[in-house]
Amino acid sequence: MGTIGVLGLQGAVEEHIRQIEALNYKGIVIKKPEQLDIIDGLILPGGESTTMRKLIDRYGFFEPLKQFSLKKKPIFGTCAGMVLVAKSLVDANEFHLGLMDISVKRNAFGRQKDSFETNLKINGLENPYKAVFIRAPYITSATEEVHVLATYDNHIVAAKQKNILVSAFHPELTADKRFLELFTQMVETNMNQPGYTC
Ligand SMILES: NC(=O)CC[C@H](N)C(=O)O
Repeated sequence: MGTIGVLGLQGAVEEHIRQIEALNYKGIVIKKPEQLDIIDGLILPGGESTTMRKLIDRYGFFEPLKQFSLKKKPIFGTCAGMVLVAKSLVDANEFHLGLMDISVKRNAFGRQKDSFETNLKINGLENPYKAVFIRAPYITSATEEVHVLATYDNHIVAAKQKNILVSAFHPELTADKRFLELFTQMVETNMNQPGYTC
């Protein structure tokens, strides 16, 4: 059984922990960089990306998070977490962690659709998935290495590149655990690599 951490600086942390545990993984809230050494996968939750970035710097998480990704450990960025991993941000000069070859627009769905639910077709899931969007970003462009998993209104809202999975929506707010399972499968596959050490 693997251990999945949720970056616990700000945002929707406990909801993720409950879902992780419902899938029989150990879930821990990550408050210190050293804790990254004892987990097999990491979730960057929804919240406010600018605030989260400030706290990442304040608590010395910036380099350790980059190292975590360099070790090819799976990372799942939801909503603000997707903003944090992007290599480029529309309407901003600087990106944050720059781990994934995507360009992301923050609060992209505008006022009318500030928050909404919709049934999405997601690659790899057989039946539609009810996705909850809250002041959500979307991906405006991605390189060929990025696999698009879902679109809404012609915009990319879920994608994967190597060890990084992102969603513009909040899987922790629905009872349907299938999207999180896409992530636990990545964690499982990585743990089964020969010579894997946490
Ligand atoms: N629900 C969310 O995580 C919103 C993300 C937020 N709009 C941001 O850009 O950080």
